[in-house]
Amino acid sequence: MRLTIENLHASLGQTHVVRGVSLEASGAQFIGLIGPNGVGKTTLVRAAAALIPFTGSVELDGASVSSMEPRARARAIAYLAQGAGSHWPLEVSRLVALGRLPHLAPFRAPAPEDEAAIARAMSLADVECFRGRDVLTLSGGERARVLLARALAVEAPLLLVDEPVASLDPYHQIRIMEVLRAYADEGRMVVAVLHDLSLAARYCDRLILLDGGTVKADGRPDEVLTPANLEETYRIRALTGGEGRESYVLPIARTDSLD
Ligand SMILES: Nc1ncnc2c1ncn2[C@@H]1O[C@H](COP(=O)(O)OP(=O)(O)OP(=O)(O)O)[C@@H](O)[C@H]1O
Repeated sequence: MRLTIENLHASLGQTHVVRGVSLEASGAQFIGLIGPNGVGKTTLVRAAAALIPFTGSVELDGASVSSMEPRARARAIAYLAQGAGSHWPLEVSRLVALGRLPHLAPFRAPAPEDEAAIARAMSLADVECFRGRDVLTLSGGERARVLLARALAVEAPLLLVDEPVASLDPYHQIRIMEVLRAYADEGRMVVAVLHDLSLAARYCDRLILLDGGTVKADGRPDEVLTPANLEETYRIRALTGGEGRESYVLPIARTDSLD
């Protein structure tokens, strides 16, 4: 699967948020989308999934996401929204099963392959123990894993996840990053909005650093997480080191002053 974004612009209200983003990516890649608060990461991801209006183009294997038939698009792109919640008292297993809706013919019960995908997703997100629980009774981190399971259950070639580990404990942060890594290693593409730069450095093949709605840097984690980029975009100084799965980026100071 090939994702091609060309000259994407998107506005929210009167604010021109994403200002001419172009990028190419193909399957079997785990891409981290990083950058300070408010630079347009969520807006870019939502535009890529054709959830908000934009100008420019987003194509999956040459087909425009804007003109895809909605069910085909829902099979091709799975999306986990930032801080996604649930307002309905729904049993966890039924919520995860909603991820298979784009695969089901109208009024058809889930087929064995749908049941298998649901079971796989629940196991990967470590939520089998909640299967019979009402999702509204779960803690924030538990609910986040259930919603991730729903996105995994789609088994889409492109998985877009917005801050998937933000509310998770360290064990589940590592576990979910491993799951996303494995998802990409199976030949699919994962784009994850991340604020944890150490996790981004450890698990992603490629980081795209957004600043002011444009791509400030795009490359391997060590190429992107440079002292100059961290200072110019995040206004921080960080201790960096380690290698591979043991890389770390530890913010230690601001580089601006309060006045
Ligand atoms: N309806 C709106 N009208 C005007 N501006 C908006 C609207 N909604 C969002 N914005 C602004 O658009 C900018 C981009 O928001 P977006 O959610 O894409 O940022 P982000 O990079 O994902 O940030 P974060 O890391 O904080 O989640 C922000 O500055 C936000 O305040």
